[in-house]
Amino acid sequence: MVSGTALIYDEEMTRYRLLWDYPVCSIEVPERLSVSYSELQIQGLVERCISVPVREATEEEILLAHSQDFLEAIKTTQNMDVEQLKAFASQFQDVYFHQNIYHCAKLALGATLQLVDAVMTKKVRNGIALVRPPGHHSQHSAANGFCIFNNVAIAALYAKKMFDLKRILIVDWDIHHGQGTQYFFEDDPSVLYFSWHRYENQEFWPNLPESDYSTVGKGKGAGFNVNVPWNKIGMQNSDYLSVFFHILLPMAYEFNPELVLISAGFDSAINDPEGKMCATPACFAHLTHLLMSLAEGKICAVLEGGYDLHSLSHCICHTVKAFLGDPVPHLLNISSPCDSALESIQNVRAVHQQHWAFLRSLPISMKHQNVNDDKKLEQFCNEEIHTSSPNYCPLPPKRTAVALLGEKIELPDRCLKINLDSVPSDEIWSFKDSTVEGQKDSLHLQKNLCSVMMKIFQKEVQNGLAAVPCLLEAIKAVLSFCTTCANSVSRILVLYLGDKDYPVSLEDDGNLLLIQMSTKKLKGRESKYHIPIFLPKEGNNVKGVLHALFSLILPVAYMYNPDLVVTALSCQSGVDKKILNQLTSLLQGLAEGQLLCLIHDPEVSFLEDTICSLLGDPILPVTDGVLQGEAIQEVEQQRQRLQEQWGILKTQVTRTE
Ligand SMILES: NCCCNCCCCCC(O)(O)C(F)(F)F
Ligand SMILES: [Zn+2]
Repeated sequence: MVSGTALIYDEEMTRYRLLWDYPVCSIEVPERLSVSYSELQIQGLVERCISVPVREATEEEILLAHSQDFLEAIKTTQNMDVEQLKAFASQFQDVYFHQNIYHCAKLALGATLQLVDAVMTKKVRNGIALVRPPGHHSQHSAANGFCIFNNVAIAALYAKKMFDLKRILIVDWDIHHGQGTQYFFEDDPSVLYFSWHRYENQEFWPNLPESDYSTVGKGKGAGFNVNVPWNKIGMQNSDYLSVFFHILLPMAYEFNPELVLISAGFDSAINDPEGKMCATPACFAHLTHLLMSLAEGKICAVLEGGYDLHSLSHCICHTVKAFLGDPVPHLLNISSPCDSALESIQNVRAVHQQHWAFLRSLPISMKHQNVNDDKKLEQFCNEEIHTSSPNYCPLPPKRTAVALLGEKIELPDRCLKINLDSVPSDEIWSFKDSTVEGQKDSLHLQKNLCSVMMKIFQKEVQNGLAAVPCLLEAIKAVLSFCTTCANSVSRILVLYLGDKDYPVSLEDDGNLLLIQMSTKKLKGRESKYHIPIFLPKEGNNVKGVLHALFSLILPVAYMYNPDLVVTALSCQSGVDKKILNQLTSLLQGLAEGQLLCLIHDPEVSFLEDTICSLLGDPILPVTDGVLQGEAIQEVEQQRQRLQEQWGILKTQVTRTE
């Protein structure tokens, strides 16, 4: 199984800087790399990564995207004096040159291609290249916005050529629009380019009309270019997550990429002078985590912008920790996106409706411009970054799934088997035949589940798995354990996939959030904390689970912010096993990864796959990610109904009374 995170960095890329007075370029300084790298060292992350050396890109590789004339012109900068460099720079917009910048631009591109090679040849699972100069503004024959060669665009062209890839996703979370990258792939359906960027109705640099949501791609590429404009500053974690849940993730799963490239600019984080946004460094751990279930985990993050050295270095550390599979930290106060963000989300979904199945059957209308939302500027967060990160992060608990199984399957050695012999031998279960009929059996159930839970709460393991004879019994056992023994757990999310009516009456005190996916319309009380999700069956296949996951379950779960997540699944549920594995992986972004999987009457292969998900191993992509209409309608109706109580579910600006 492929593992390991590549870290590609060379201090040679710090050896160029601005040599004359040019204010718009003064923020692009060498310390961006050196400070970030030393923070990675301080947090003990360098030695946990696999160091891959940089190399110089070849001319042939540069010419994959750029013209020969442009390359020859850049070469001449090596022998220029400052006046000549200044004159040379004046032909481009917001970019400076240095005698060593051509060398560094070849190293930045070479580093990027080394990363693609390492991931595609399975030497590592994922990785990050800390490079400068950045790339996403540079174009066929033009340098632009601190960028010389378009590192990520060339990485995509290189990956298509060298590895015969047919579908590559580029996620550009830098706060500036990567117009350069957009131009390269505008008519190319094999590269899905997603970018959010500060736009302020074209008031913000690079002030282009084609950066707005209405630019969706041309010809065969229509639908494969996605621009999400931020028309206000001060966007927060909820705004960023909403765009992932309601736009990027459904598209990405439908596109089913073979490789994910991130134009990882961190000027979209709090305290950055360019972005003026409020998303915290921890948010980038979640953005990274949410992408890691795609392409069997093959993700290459390439640094673009980021100008507040403190914010930048912490964002990079959070991204690397997520790549390493560390538990992702709680995000607090997730709530409804602001009206300006909602307006952008609504417009993007409307204009892409005809191109994406998950949108096709929905009644979405374009929202007229500039809803006068209270300017986020007043709320501009000047709060310190929540970097309570200790100088040296203790290694996280072993990522082991605690499995309660008979002798049935070989557990990977990273699994901690509950020492069932601690339970008197005559009580050891073989689940196949056992049913919870008498008090005795349910006592066993309690005992075994308690030992798994104890290990989770003692941080001896990250998560756990238990095969149980009866899901509802097991859920009750877990809940009673938490109320009695684990006072640190105040909010439990239970995701129950089954048709039985949940037995206990649900107090609406918020300690328990039960989301129940069922193929029959459940009668009985629905409340804020008991969310039944009806999913129609087609044959014996349940449809719409993935759509429910993105547009309902994950948003509500993030807003609820549980201390423990419990999934209760049964193999007979008719849900595609690969989809259940995606669900198990994505839910680990909650509760700092404290997840307990209860499985009824499991098949061995499903247990093994679930254990892989719990161990953070790459999981198989969902091939038939294309979603069915009627299931989407059902989920959509439930989303409409719930969005008043769970604001993160909103995707349209609610009419002001
Ligand atoms: N304040 C308005 C002036 C903007 N001047 C140019 C900004 C360039 C941004 C570069 C970047 O951050 O997008 C990259 F990732 F490429 F480095
Ligand atoms: Zn930027």
